[in-house]
Amino acid sequence: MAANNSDSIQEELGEGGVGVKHEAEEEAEGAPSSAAQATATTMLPRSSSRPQLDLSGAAIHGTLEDRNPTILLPNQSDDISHLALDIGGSLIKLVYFSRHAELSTEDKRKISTKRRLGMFNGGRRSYPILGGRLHFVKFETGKLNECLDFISSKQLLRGGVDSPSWRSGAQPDNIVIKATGGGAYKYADLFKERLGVSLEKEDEMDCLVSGANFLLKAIRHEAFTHMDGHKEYVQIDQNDLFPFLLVNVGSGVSIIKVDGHGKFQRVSGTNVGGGTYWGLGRLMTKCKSFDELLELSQRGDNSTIDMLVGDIYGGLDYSKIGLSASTIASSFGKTISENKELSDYRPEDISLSLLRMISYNIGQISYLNALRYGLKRIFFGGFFIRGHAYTMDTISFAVNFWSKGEAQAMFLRHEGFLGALGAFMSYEKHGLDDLRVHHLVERFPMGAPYVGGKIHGPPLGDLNAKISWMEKFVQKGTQIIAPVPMGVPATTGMGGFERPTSKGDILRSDASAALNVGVLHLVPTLDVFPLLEDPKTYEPNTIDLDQDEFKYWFKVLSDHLPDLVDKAVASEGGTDDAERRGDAFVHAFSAHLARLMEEPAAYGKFGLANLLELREECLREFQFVDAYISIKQRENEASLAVLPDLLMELDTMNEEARLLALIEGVLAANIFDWGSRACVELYHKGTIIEIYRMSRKKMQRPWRIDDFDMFKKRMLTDRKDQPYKRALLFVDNSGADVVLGMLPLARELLRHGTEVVLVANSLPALNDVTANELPEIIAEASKHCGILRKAAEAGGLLVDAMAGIQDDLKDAPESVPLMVVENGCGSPCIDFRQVSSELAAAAKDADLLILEGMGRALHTNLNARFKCDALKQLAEVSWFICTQLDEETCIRRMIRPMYQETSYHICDSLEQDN
Ligand SMILES: CC(C)(COP(=O)(O)O)[C@@H](O)C(=O)NCCC(=O)O
Ligand SMILES: [Mn+2]
Repeated sequence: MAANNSDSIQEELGEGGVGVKHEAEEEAEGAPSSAAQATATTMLPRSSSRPQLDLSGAAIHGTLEDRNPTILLPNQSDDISHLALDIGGSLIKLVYFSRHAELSTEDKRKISTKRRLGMFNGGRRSYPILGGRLHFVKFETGKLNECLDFISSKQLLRGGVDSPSWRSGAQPDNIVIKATGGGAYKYADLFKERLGVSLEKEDEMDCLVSGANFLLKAIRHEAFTHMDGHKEYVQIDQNDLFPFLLVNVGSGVSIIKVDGHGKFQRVSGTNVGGGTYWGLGRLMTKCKSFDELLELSQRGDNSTIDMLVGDIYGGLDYSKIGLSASTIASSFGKTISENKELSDYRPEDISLSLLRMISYNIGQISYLNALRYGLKRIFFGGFFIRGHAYTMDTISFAVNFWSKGEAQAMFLRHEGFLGALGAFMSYEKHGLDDLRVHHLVERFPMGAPYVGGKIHGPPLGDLNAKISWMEKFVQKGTQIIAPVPMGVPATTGMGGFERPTSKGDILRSDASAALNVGVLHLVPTLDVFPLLEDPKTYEPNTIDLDQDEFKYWFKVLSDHLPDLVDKAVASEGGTDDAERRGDAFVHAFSAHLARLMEEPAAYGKFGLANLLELREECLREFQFVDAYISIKQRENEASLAVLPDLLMELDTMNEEARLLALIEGVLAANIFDWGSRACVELYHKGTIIEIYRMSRKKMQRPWRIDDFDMFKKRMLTDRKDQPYKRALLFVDNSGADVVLGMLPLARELLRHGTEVVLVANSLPALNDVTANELPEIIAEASKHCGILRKAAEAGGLLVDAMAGIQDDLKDAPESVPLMVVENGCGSPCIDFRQVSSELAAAAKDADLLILEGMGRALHTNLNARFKCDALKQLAEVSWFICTQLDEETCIRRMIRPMYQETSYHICDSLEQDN
């Protein structure tokens, strides 16, 4: 216990095509499973999959009364924009927005809690932002028909299945969609003819700039540098963003000086761009697609084609001007002196030589323009780059070399979608003006992160299609089980550009059509936790998930998979359908792991918190609603049965002994963690209660870090009457953890006049108790305890759990309330930059935080500093760190080998005693 104080899936649709990225297919349209339906009322927008279930459910079965527009759809109107296009010479980029299903799910407890927290505003719309998801999809312009089919199959012109215009039966005839790029002119008639819609043209430069500005403002890890094969995300300071140079490399290249929102000037450009590479490449190599050409370059050797300094200087460097022998003196220069035909050269070498020539040229021209305007930062976007390591390294090298390190080349994860995003932003009512970083959660559904076997087929329409695709993928694709290790970066010579350092045998997924772009979930109900001491410097992850660290977690998570999938399948009744979904889940999650193993930065800056959440999201993607449901229920029942005895025992103690016993109890009960192998092995050795008792015996002081005396003084001496006004208890697991650990502690705080807010997960994660499950548990516990009963009544919990909403609070009994709020997460960890608005509201009056568990207090938030007292507790290491914590000592002790070791240690010693 520690404290601080303030103190797809890319499918190739046709031969060799660039294909379409089907992360858009994330919206499962299939009917929810029975378990999914049963819990549909507990769903929240944070998850990618829950709202999907709600989405179809709402349209088909839902009623408007079930919904709560106050929270989720404040700006809803019939003319909401949801689709914008950028139709370029080579590719069509689509950005579309699908709204979240509203909370048919908004349950009465939440309304009641919100009232108490002063959040209920009588139905007025309080959130300016529309909740939903922003999808990024692209098609080859040559396959325009596929794009048109996609738009109509997804009902994008109707705003999706729950669109108001659809409900009201509006026809698409008078629908106008925003479009930019030359194709907006060229194909306007075709759109009208095929879809009956008009394209409203938006200026391309305007769109590029507003798209880039949006991304740099709204997405935390959008920009990155790429040098010598190494990718590093750059945190952009909003107050120091302008001016910058934006270089958009599409078919041609535009160079734009950006001075602010809507303030820019196209200062230059070059006609030697992506179209040049593809065009020349196609003529010279007979490649059928851009990606094929790019893939070819991976195996190329440009020295057979390019004239190097050494070729001119007889193998020597031209050191006087800083050029090494291997520096390219003249691209394609070697071919003039050789009596060879085109067919005598390897297509691989031609492709690499071309790519290098064009990338380098773009880098150099960009640098010259940056120099012209005194700009230090150059952002490169456009589909030419497509996350391709060699291209980025070449551009970076040119910028770095010519500017002597003064200017920096940066790349954007959504590089290809700047124009489409800008067109989207040009709708008057897109509702995203007030968007903040904390409103966006990026998800990587199955289709987004990787490509593999050349699977052909129709767009994925529903869950079944997704699973079938996964099955086909497993048969054909090998990449997901055979990750490609990163190449060892080589050195570049003395200022000259030599061999590319970052090219492997296989074209990385990010280098092909899929990119590393997930689906952006806009969740207007997320907020920054107001008690963070310094949100700007806050980093949730305790350790960096670098390659080594990732290897460790790869094994932990892979080892856990068989057991997890067994539970998941059982939780859905063990049917054939559940088995099939289970297999698909395993393959999909393994594919994510393999992708990350290959490149830990593939999905942006990805920490352990993201990784653990990805597993939960992946389960939800295959409609596993709550894999641990029966374990949770069994443990809750067993623990509730012994609660009365525990409370009686505690009540015989004096205050001081009781406080210690309570804290020991919290530490002891936190051993019930189904995510830890050591803990799970232990569960086979005894009953829940036996293990709890043993564990309690082990929790004798002194703890590894022990600030109990400080806490005791605060509670029992310094502030005897009301030590704290409001405590937020971040609960962790189910069963003993919450019933025998946290609830008795909550009871003690209530006794001292402290309001208690139990903060629990919004969505299931392993065996973590959720906010929706808590009222019932509390109701059960209240049968044996007057303090809990009165407080729960005052907090509106009992009435909710037993009889429905308590509408009139005037009659509520005078008592310190016990409340429940959801944290906005569906993971074992918590990122305090993105919590539910309900929790943020509850935090305003809180002066004590108690965080427990590995996920919330160790993997994340070990280093977090808050504006009030905060206890962090971990059973695995029996910690109790109170106010004046020596953070440095604590952090050094808490690195990974350490907690693994302690976790085993405590389990071993419990077993020996058994
Ligand atoms: C997944 C978890 C973070 C959940 O822990 P909790 O927050 O419930 O304490 C934890 O079980 C964990 O880190 N497990 C993997 C390491 C291990 O096997 O011990
Ligand atoms: Mn847990």
